[in-house]
Amino acid sequence: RLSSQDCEEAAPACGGAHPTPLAAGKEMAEGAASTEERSPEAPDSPSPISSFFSGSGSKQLPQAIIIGVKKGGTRALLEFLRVHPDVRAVGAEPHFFDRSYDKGLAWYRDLMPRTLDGQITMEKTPSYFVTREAPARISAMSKDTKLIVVVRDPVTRAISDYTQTLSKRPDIPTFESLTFKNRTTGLIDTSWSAIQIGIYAKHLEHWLRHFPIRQMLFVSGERLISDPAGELGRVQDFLGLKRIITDKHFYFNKTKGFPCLKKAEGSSRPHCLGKTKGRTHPEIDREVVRRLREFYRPFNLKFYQMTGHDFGWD
Ligand SMILES: Nc1ncnc2c1ncn2[C@@H]1O[C@H](COP(=O)(O)OS(=O)(=O)O)[C@@H](OP(=O)(O)O)[C@H]1O
Repeated sequence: RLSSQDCEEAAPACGGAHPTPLAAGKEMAEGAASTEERSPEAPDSPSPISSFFSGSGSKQLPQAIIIGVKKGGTRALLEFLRVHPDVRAVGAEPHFFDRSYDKGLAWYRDLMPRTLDGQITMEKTPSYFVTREAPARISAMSKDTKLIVVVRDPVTRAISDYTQTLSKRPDIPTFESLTFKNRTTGLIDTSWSAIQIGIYAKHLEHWLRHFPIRQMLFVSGERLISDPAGELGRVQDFLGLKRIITDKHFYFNKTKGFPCLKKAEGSSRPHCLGKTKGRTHPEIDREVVRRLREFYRPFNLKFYQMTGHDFGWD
């Protein structure tokens, strides 16, 4: 059974090989398993209400997957979606299509919660978006799978990614030194995964060889914070769900600095995401940030063009 622990703590799903070392190099700065930490908002033990129903229904392969991006706001989106009575989701990241594919679809299905007719099964594993094998593998499971990508300004995303690694390995080099192959010439190290993950247009090209764009939804990570109900409205429409999650479900928690749920799934209490979500980022040299913005600009414009959506990062 998958626990909500991260892979460093040996969750069963994380035991397999990592097939695509997408961004080799600077491994020390990547974190041993660049994945989500154990987080209280990813409960796998069913609530009393869902336990009552757990004998009924059956386990299904997911019809919709949040495939990325790392540090985009994927946990927030999944936790918000779980409020919907027609959505059932696995709490921990299964990492099936990148790390455990050899375990087979029956193993994968067994991780899923039971669902009743009309309910959608979902999971989120943000590394799928940058895994070369993932599009073909997901399409082989079902070419009708709906894919959701939460995207965020690639520069803040990179800093967020670095901040996560820094929290696990405080001795890594500075963000500034990892960014450049050669600081004097300003040549950016695109092999550093923190940088590479943000070249969204490149990754998207691989998905579009296997899925039509109408089967993909791009959620703005920024709007998920500034207007969670608005983004959730788009997601519910995309999934063919009744718009049940509305602004009435959210409140802005001033201490946390983020929107939180008035009532989480299977609970009557307010719920914010855990401490690992919404970390304070280190201050990064302005010139380095400027250079990174300049680097990402053409890729961002391409991405806006491909998705038909200006995310406003430039
Ligand atoms: N409501 C709410 N509460 C807390 N945090 C929120 C929320 N909505 C979006 N976010 C942003 O989510 C960022 C983490 O993204 P992910 O969950 O995709 O990270 S991970 O890849 O699964 O580790 C996290 O990044 P950091 O701020 O860098 O910690 C948050 O900015």
